[in-house]
Amino acid sequence: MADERFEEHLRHPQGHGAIPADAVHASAGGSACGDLVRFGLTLDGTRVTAAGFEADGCGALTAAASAAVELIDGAPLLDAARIGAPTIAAALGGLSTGKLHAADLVSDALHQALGAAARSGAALDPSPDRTLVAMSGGVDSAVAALLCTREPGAEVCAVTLELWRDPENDAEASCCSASAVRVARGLAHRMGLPHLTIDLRDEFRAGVVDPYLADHAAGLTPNPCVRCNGNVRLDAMVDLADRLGAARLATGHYARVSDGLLAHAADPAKDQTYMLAALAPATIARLHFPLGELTKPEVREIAAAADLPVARAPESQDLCFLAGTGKARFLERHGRLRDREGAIIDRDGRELGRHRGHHHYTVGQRRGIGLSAPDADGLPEALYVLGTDADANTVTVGPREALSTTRVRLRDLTLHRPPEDVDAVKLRYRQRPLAARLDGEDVVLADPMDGAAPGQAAVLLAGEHIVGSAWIRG
Ligand SMILES: Nc1ncnc2c1ncn2[C@@H]1O[C@H](COP(=O)(O)OP(=O)(O)OP(=O)(O)O)[C@@H](O)[C@H]1O
Repeated sequence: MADERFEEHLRHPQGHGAIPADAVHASAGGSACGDLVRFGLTLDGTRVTAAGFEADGCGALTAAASAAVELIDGAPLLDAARIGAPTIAAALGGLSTGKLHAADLVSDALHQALGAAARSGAALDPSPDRTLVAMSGGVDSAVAALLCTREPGAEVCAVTLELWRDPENDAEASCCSASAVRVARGLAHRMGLPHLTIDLRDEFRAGVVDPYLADHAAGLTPNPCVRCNGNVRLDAMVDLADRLGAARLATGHYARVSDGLLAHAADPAKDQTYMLAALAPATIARLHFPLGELTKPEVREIAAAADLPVARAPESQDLCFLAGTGKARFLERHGRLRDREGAIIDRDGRELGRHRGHHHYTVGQRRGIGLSAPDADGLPEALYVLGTDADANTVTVGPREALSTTRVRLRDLTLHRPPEDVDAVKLRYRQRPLAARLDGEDVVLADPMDGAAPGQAAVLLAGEHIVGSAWIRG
């Protein structure tokens, strides 16, 4: 027999069909699971002033949404952001495992509505002790959040961005499964933190995925993570931090800040400054990297000691939006970049073989060419991609020595220190710094390297500091 609180919410649902006219709203669920809830609320800057919902599905969905309306009506924004599925279920006298799904969906919609309302209308008094922490649902950001909570006097609030949803390749995005957003929210609530969800899918598509597709079409080797960190997600979260009166934005990146610049993380194997190099100094000034002095095993130990369920979560390997799908399939589905046969040529333009589309090849690549050429002694010599031409759809190959260069041309150079301070460069994410100097818009390497791929970021260093960034020119 259902608890009488459940029955009461079912009989007299609070806010049912009463989404305020000026409300910010969000939906969760959909055709895949048969339950759909739309939640709307208004905010007066710091407090929820009204809330309502529409539900299409089982009775538990209506009861859960009604309980959520009752819980948040009039509540301060950050208190409302502490309400998750367990609180909603408790307000209904407990829910069976089957019905918990309803509380999860309501919580998904509620937190997105809270995030959207906060983004456009929150105005909390600034506090030097308040930190907004960016939680992805992974172990690094969970430990970053935990370390923030351990600072004396700290007030911590968490945010998760929804960046991408693709029914084909993201099983997690099914409305019936635990998505990364839900995992992050569960972790935040477990630590007693308010949590907001921000739907940043349009900005991510426009600022990261579209340029990634366009770069491939133009024959470049893009690095979407540099764009994402530099122009999309951190900027959005710093804006939210302003709205929430938070002095800092903490993330789980392995990086440090010193003298107002990014500096290498203590763990060179995990250093992520390359991905952050396009950040503006004003953004860097707001960032806090609790993991900057730690190694990954130390982070996992902290997570295990605190019994965080993500302590042993696997490392993310791929670009987030490629998870579960191949790059070729992604380029075809989202960028209409289909296989298109063309010529593999040598440096003199002689055709050596055929390829299946220039966009499958990257400067420096050896595998997948399927050709070798005889060397001076007539022995087969491996061939490397020297360049691609998107217009002619050709791939130029040659021996490894032909890749060797000491001068790399850059574009869109941004520097935060005088050019003569630059003493090294990184031309790929997992590359050790190469001794170098700037010469106008070119970088000149002290020792030759094998081919820099046009489209990748060039990160300019002065000692351990990141002093600028640019794109490698085609
Ligand atoms: N969707 C997201 N929402 C909020 N913050 C995010 C999101 N994705 C990444 N971040 C932040 O950026 C940091 C670095 O992201 P990255 O994608 O490199 O993840 P990671 O190193 O695997 O970290 P984690 O273990 O926290 O997932 C994260 O630790 C987190 O603070």
